[in-house]
Amino acid sequence: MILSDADIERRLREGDLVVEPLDDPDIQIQPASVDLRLGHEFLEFQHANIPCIHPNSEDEVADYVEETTIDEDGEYILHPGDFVLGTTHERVEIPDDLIAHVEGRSSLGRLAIVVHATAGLCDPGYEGQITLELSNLGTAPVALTPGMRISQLTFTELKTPAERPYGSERGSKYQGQRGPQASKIQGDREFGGDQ
Ligand SMILES: Nc1ccn([C@H]2C[C@H](O)[C@@H](COP(=O)(O)OP(=O)(O)OP(=O)(O)O)O2)c(=O)n1
Repeated sequence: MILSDADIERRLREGDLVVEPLDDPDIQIQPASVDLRLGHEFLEFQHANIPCIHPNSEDEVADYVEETTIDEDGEYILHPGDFVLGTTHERVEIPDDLIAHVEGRSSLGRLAIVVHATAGLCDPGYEGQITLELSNLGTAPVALTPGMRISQLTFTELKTPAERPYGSERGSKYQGQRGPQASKIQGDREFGGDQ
């Protein structure tokens, strides 16, 4: 079951679902989703310094990215073909009986802005800000301003709460993340391994 605005408001009131700061619920809470705003920090890949990323190697992907912070009234220009990691302004706490999906907003989609390249799932138990995989599939540069409503979260109720929610086990690499975080794929647990 997907939560409606009334369900979302009830879960927020009960306090096990957290989206904060929710400065203007009347605007942010949509019929079946919550709009999230763009934060100030961005992680850009340093194309010139990357020969090739090998996800299975020991190389830290974080070594290949550089953080840029945009001022309060500044803007980040996303050029056609660019890919950058951004963050939601809000942090979320997802209870053990919900999953959340990060979705784009239609108004930005119509400008060819995509907010998640592939990964759009927030696990039951996840706590933190959400890293956005921003790209521009269009032909014109688009100015993104921190604070703008960039994405929306929908919530789906699980049949039974997760037995091993995110954060309860080793390998929950992004639990508690603040700001955009580069891939930590080197921290993947191997089958039969003890990482
Ligand atoms: N666009 C997204 C999607 C997810 N997440 C957060 C919430 C998720 O609960 C967490 C982990 O996401 P995945 O399970 O998709 O990622 P991995 O499988 O790579 O990580 P892990 O091995 O830690 O499960 O990352 C995020 O910040 N930004």
